[in-house]
Amino acid sequence: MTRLIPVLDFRRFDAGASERRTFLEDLRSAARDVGFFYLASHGITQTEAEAVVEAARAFFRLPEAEKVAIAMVNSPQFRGYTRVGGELTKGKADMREQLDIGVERETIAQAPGLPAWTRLQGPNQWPASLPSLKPALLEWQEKVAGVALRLLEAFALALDQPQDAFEPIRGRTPNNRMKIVRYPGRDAIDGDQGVGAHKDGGFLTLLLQDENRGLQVEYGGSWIDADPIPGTLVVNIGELLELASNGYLRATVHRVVAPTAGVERISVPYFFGAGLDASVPLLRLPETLAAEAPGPASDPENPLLRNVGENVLKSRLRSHPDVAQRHYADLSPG
Ligand SMILES: O=C(O)CCC(=O)C(=O)O
Ligand SMILES: [Fe+2]
Repeated sequence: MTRLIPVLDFRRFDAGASERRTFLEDLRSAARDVGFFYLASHGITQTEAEAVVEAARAFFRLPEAEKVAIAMVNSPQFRGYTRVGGELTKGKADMREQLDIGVERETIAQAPGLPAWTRLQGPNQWPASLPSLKPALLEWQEKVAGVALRLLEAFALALDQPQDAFEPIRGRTPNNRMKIVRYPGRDAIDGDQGVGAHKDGGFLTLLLQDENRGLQVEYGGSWIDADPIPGTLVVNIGELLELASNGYLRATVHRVVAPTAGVERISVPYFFGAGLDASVPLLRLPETLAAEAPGPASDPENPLLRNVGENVLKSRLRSHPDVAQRHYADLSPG
């Protein structure tokens, strides 16, 4: 049986010129067709993956008050804890709790005339009573960033660009983010929206899921399951790659349906992004590819912006209206 969502073995990228060429073709067609694939042999061990899932479980087991003490609403950078139902997708509450972590940087001193997205840079919030969480997540962040960077280089080559084609827009301060997420079973929540249908915003998302299903991908007008495959990361294309490739690569809509009663699902998405100050270029594709690029899919409800910082801020404000109200009330609506 051929799988609709293919499994790609990353060792093929470094296995000699002809193997690399067929790997890049497979990568390109996976990213263009379904927009999702499983990445195997990515170099992160099963023990390391299990450790980050265990660290996530330990965080979610903390007493409510300790999680709420680092609530995202404290943070203009949209970092910290969001309770079940606290985040919206297309205006509807997502039945998951999560901790959002970005890259640890200094805040940018605010002054009149600075764009609002400069408020997105700054520190994370960590739980005081679980000191092991910070090193565990920062270590994961670093490992996945290494895989993501290699993969982005592979995408550049697959599009007939120089290997480092995306470096200028990643810049010195790329906006990489990650989350740990817990989806409670259906007995514990209203409805079944783990997270509503959406596209991801960055270049690439690399997702670690535990053994529980729930992730679904839109394909040909229906939903297909992206069930867990041990040892793999699920990779999907974000809007930056769709924009840069003029729609040749697809940022695919996906969602998570809540687990069945009594089951909780843990996932660890990592969003590999560009610098907030960057503007997404339109790559000059070879003619054969350009002829097949339909232009980025545009959703009039959610227009894509070429300025990375504006695009990121727009989607954060929609997802977290409480943070928007507390820290961005001065922005004109819309
Ligand atoms: O938890 C998952 O499996 C996917 C989460 C997701 O799509 C997201 O947070 O953007
Ligand atoms: Fe997503």
